[in-house]
Amino acid sequence: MTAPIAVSCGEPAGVGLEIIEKAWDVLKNDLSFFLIADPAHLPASVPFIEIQAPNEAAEVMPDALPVLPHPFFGKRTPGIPDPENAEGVIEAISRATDLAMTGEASAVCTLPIHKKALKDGADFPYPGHTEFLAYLGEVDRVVMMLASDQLRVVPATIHIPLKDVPAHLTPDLLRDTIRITAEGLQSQFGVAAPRLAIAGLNPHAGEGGAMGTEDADIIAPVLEEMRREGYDLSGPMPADTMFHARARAGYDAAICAYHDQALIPIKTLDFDRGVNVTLGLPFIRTSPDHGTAFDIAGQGVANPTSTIEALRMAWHMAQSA
Ligand SMILES: NC(=O)C1=CN([C@@H]2O[C@H](COP(=O)(O)OP(=O)(O)OC[C@H]3O[C@@H](n4cnc5c(N)ncnc54)[C@H](O)[C@@H]3O)[C@@H](O)[C@H]2O)C=CC1
Ligand SMILES: NCC(=O)COP(=O)(O)O
Repeated sequence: MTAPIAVSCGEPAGVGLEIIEKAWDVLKNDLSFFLIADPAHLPASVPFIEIQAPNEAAEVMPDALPVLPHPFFGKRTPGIPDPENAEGVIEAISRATDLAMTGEASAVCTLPIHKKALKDGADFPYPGHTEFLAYLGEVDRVVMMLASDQLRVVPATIHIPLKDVPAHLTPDLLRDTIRITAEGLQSQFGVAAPRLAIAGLNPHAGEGGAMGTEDADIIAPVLEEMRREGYDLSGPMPADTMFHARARAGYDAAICAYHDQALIPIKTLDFDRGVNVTLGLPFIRTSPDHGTAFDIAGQGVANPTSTIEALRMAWHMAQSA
């Protein structure tokens, strides 16, 4: 039997606890998961049952949201993060990861964190889950992929300022990103022979050096080298013309130079159904593609579809592992 998915609660002031309740209601007869959270934070509307261990989740799931209790120091006020809760948010992610590493959970699904709230409240040194999970999973390099039925994108550089992107876009980073993406498509998405499109950094992919040199000097040589190793790679491609429908039919994932180059197309095409998946970890991790949405937290209007898709994807990957 597939072990349940461990869901970390994320920022209690965000929409995570609302959407996990809605996700539970949709998925309660299809798969099993448990939420690591402070029961005192759960909205009054949530029918939940506290469990003591992950293996109790499957039995509880059809009747109530299974919650593995994790006490926090602060209260929950929708829209207003309490710095006292920052430690608890981080610990919930670590606990979910530990359970996935021991096999008590089949996967980790993370609800959104507020990065600045964690930095302010707990001096969290990581810019996001992705980098923290790489540390917990003891791997040097992971890949962030955002995936939906319409598009899969990978930002090669992730949570760094735009001005630092050219210096971070090294041949080593590109090689690792291509390799991990291709392996992840094969092992986690069932794509036997992955076709990857690699975006250029500059307008028109540099246009022969007229608009920047990184495309020809850094990206193209890596692609040539890796094509000789058997990878199916196109590019460096002008990023402005690689996301329309006909272009998308030509590849299984687009590797982009930086965060917004990758995330703008997928969030424009499919904000509600995009899933954030980390490739290269020793366990499965998915997440909704959106953040804490403080502006609508507590109103009950947050759309749970991305979280539902994230849980379905994690379950499917766990069953095929
Ligand atoms: N996986 C994670 O932990 C992620 C965390 N974040 C963090 O979230 C915080 C807020 O980021 P923002 O850039 O404001 O992005 P956001 O995704 O929280 O919000 C952007 C806009 O989308 C709307 N929105 C978001 N989720 C929605 C949903 N489920 N249903 C309906 N509308 C929704 C919001 O109301 C807002 O108008 C930041 O600290 C960011 O770093 C952002 C993305 C992912
Ligand atoms: N924009 C995507 C994002 O910020 C999610 O990052 P992570 O917390 O999953 O690393």
